[in-house]
Amino acid sequence: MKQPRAMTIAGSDSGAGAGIQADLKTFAALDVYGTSAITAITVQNTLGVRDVLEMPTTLVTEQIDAIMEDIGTDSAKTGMLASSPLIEAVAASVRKWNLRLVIDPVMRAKGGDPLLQDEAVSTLRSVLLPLAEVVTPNLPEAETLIGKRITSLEEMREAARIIHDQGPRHVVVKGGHALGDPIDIYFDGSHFSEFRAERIDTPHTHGTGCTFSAAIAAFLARGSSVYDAVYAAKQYITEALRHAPGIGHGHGPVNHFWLHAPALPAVLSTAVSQIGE
Ligand SMILES: Nc1ncnc2c1ncn2[C@@H]1O[C@H](COP(=O)(O)OP(=O)(O)O)[C@@H](O)[C@H]1O
Ligand SMILES: Cc1ncc(COP(=O)(O)OP(=O)(O)O)c(N)n1
Repeated sequence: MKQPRAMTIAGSDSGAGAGIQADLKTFAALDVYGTSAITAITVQNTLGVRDVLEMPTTLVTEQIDAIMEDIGTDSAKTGMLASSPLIEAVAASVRKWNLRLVIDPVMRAKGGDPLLQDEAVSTLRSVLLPLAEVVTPNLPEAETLIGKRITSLEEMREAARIIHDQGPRHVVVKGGHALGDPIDIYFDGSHFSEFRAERIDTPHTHGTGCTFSAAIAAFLARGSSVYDAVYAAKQYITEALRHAPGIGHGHGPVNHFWLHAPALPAVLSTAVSQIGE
């Protein structure tokens, strides 16, 4: 059977809790073959971002071309895009290869470090959003996209409607930054849905947005509808947070492989006994 494939176009996180590394782990955990086009290298750990090096636009274009000319993909997602020229280059590739795209409109890391230049927000809005199957802003990102504060579920719905008017076919306004149990608002252009989950009380929330959007791309690659992909991704991120391993001295990563944990000892003991034979 052909394995589903998904591509991440995003920044590298040396601490591996967010960015390309989180996306590839999510794809692997969901049995999807992951490929990557790196837009920037961040010097980062669970305490914050120390430095950023943007890739030349041609190198990003060439990475996507190399993947598509050989391996192909069933879906793609974007994360950190850093600047207007990188957004323009990625948009050209999305159009060239007709990629089925999930956009996580990454603007800042949890600690507040910028991952997108302020002047690039309008390029993101006008050039990339219209190419999206799904866009997944958190509350501060949704506020930036619509230019208004969001303080209630009703305002999250209004934000989803305004962002939908900017071009994406589906919008998920994520409620992780609000108080209480996180409620994500989904809008498909005519109907709203609410995806609710219990709030996991943990400091280890690094890379939640990357992981959530990568899971949506993975479920799309596996053939789910957009609604089902968002529903499944919500279950996946909730359990990944619940099983966070507590790595590092700050906001640690989630557990991308929580689905596999119970099976691991049995698989390993079988492998070890086979090696011994
Ligand atoms: N503490 C938490 N417990 C359960 N779900 C959470 C928690 N924090 C975030 N989420 C969920 O994780 C996903 C990513 O959300 P969010 O943290 O808002 O995005 P970002 O990482 O982009 O800031 C959303 O589905 C959100 O509801
Ligand atoms: C390289 C890189 N890309 C994206 C992010 C932001 O990830 P996100 O999932 O929004 O998680 P937090 O930054 O909120 O923990 C990042 N930090 N680095």
